[in-house]
Amino acid sequence: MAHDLPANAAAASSDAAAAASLETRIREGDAGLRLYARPFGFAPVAVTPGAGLLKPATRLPGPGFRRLAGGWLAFDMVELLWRGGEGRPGRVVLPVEAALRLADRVMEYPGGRRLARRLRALEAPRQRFAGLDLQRRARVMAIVNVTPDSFSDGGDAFAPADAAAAVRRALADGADLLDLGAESTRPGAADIDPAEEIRRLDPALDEASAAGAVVSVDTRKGAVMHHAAGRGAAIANDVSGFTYDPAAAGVVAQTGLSAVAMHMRGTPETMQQLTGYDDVVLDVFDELEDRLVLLDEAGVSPGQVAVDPGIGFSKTVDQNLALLHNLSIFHGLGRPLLIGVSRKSFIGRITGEEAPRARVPGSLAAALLAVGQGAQIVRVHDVAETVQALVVGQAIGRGRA
Ligand SMILES: Nc1nc2c(c(=O)[nH]1)N=C(COP(=O)(O)OP(=O)(O)O)CN2
Ligand SMILES: Nc1ccc(C(=O)O)cc1
Repeated sequence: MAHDLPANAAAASSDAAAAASLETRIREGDAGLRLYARPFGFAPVAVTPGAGLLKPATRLPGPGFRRLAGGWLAFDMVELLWRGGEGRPGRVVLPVEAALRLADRVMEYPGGRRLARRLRALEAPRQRFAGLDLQRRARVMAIVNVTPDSFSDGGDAFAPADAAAAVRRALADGADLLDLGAESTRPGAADIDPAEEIRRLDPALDEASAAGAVVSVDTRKGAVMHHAAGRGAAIANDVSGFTYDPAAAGVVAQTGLSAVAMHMRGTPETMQQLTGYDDVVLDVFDELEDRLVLLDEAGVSPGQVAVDPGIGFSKTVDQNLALLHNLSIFHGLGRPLLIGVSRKSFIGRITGEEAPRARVPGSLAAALLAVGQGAQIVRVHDVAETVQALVVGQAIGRGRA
């Protein structure tokens, strides 16, 4: 388009038309209509520390902003997307206040109530997760791979003494929680026996529990989750989203573990053949929502389930980038959002860096941008580096030391 003004005017009128068409779709009561809301236009929430009995005071960046998940960011815009049911898919960008008014106007229709629920989920303050506050700042989850064959650090912490040292180092480097994994799930990896997983995990579990750390266990197996819960773990992180082992969700409910439901399709052996999506962002969203239903039905407390779109699991490079670009849409699930980008192959593909250990700068960039979209937990190999990057990011957000 040659001139800015006519282009903007045309966009505004097409936005108005799209918003009107969404409203009509909702009023028609189309039961198959699926709705999504991606917040954007982020700016930091200013927090003045409380003194004595005074609670900290928070100030939004300006009028028309809403606080994201009760956390450190506010947003003033939202992209609404819809698909399914009788009509064509669509999308519209609106100020969040206009989206909330639209939802209000159609509240008597089921679609309107679903839209309102989605928008409320963006704002709803997240509970403490495994005891960790997720409202003040992003949390760093340190990866401790007690494996001989993980894609970037296999063997580093495999021997019991090395596993214990890796736990101590991650905590000394400032990790908020530890993710102990005994099975590599890199593309092509084969399944291992739960007894072997448990045997590998124990030294790290014991060291981490003795140190009083918040411990997550990265496993797809209910028996391993059960064992880890008895040895002090607080979180089950399941890359299969509790679909691999039919007993896993029940174990989480019964033990009271918190949970991370990650998105993947198939198994590490098959996942890179399962990258056919209609719309990767919306399909991953729907499939994660199915995992949440599974956990809800098993009796797991909703506030104790974090979601993760699963970067590198049954995704191409472009699909990983689409998910990271649109990451904030996942706040619409109403749960804490965890993201794992550390040293992954998409960084290698973008930069040409073949050695996973040399992908730290790219990993930091991806982690910071995820936190800039409100991700509450970042799962990383390079703890000290990530902590430093986040501390600087936070200070800039505050505008003072
Ligand atoms: N929730 C969650 N869990 C994960 C994720 C992730 O992105 N999110 N990535 C992994 C891959 O990284 P790792 O270094 O553990 O590699 P490995 O599978 O080869 O051990 C393993 N586990
Ligand atoms: N388990 C995994 C390990 C690595 C990757 C990746 O590099 O994309 C994906 C999955």
